Amino acid sequence: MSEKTILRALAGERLPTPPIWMMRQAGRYLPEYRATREKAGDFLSLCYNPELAAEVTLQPIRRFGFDGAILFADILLVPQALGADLWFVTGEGPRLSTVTRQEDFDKLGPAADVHETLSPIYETVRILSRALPSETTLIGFAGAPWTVATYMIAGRGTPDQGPAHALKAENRPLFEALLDRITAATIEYLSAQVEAGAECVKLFDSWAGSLHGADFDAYALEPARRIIAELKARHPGLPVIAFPREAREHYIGFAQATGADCVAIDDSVEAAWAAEHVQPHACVQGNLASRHMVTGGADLVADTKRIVKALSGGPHIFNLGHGITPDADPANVQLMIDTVRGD
Ligand SMILES: Cc1c2[nH]c(c1CCC(=O)O)Cc1[nH]c(c(CCC(=O)O)c1C)Cc1[nH]c(c(CCC(=O)O)c1C)Cc1[nH]c(c(C)c1CCC(=O)O)C2
Repeated sequence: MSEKTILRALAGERLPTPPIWMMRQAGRYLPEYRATREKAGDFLSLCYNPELAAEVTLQPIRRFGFDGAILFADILLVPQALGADLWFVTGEGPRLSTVTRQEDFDKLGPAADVHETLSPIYETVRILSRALPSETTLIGFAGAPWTVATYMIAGRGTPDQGPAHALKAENRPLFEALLDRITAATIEYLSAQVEAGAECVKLFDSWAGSLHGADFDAYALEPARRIIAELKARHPGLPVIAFPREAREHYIGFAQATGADCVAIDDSVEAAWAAEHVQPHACVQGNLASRHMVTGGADLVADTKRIVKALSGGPHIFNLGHGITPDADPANVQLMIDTVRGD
């Protein structure tokens, strides 16, 4: 039996203590991350520097002994590998050249060519698969097509994904062609991560919650189903985690119809609801509100225990409902871990 508890939970095993990792576990709340980031220069230079990217991936493993290590990279490297310009404005977030017209789309490269730009990321994965403790699972990742498209169409993050919804309404063939290109590139990228040593992969659909009805099925569920089916055809037995954030009742459909082994849930649904409706079909991950990593105390302990208890009847990986924020206190992360592990 594998000593990697995350792989066991992903295979459907109910463990006495759920394995733990945290979204954005390598990040600005850690002084050692800030020091390495300083050394690398900007954020993208850190992503494309295999030694330093591996170093920041390992930092939270050394400090907290998480059961999973997530590759340090970003979902927006795929648009960059397709030919979009990408840069990060400090304190504001990402900026990209936009894709709103056919001529913008025509400038993008083919999916098969993304490896040229992304090969340093595969080197980071290879370094990590040698360096990680034997009990730690190496998690690869990519953004889901809808979420990546929202950044490519708007050229930045948007509160309501308005520009992407507008392109979908005004030029659906172009919108769908863009989603298809991202889908194909994502399969290439994740497949190469697995060949380099990633033991499972996670698909981040951070903006899935702004899709409704038939759009949710066509642009969140169906691309995930296609990506997962192709990855599993190329890599039989590969476990996949899907995170359609704020999917509400659609979390059930994700567990039933995409082939995902695990569905990550945000903190807007109840863990007890997920235990009843999602966990019978897939491992459940997530749910603790990220703000507890800032505020700590008795509320953190109570909510952590509530989630562990609610999901104790089936396969469960403990995690936050979304990424940890830069203002979090590492002491609260330790308190969460001690609470889950009962130390
Ligand atoms: C939407 C999205 C992005 N990136 C990602 C998502 C999906 C998950 C989510 O919803 O949070 C995913 C991501 N981004 C990063 C990781 C690394 C692995 C991890 O530790 O989780 C992962 C898995 C590093 C990062 N990606 C980013 C940072 C901060 C960069 C810095 O060091 O300045 C990190 C550690 C930058 C980033 N990257 C992105 C934005 C909007 C920003 C700016 C916002 C911010 O500053 O937090 C795009």
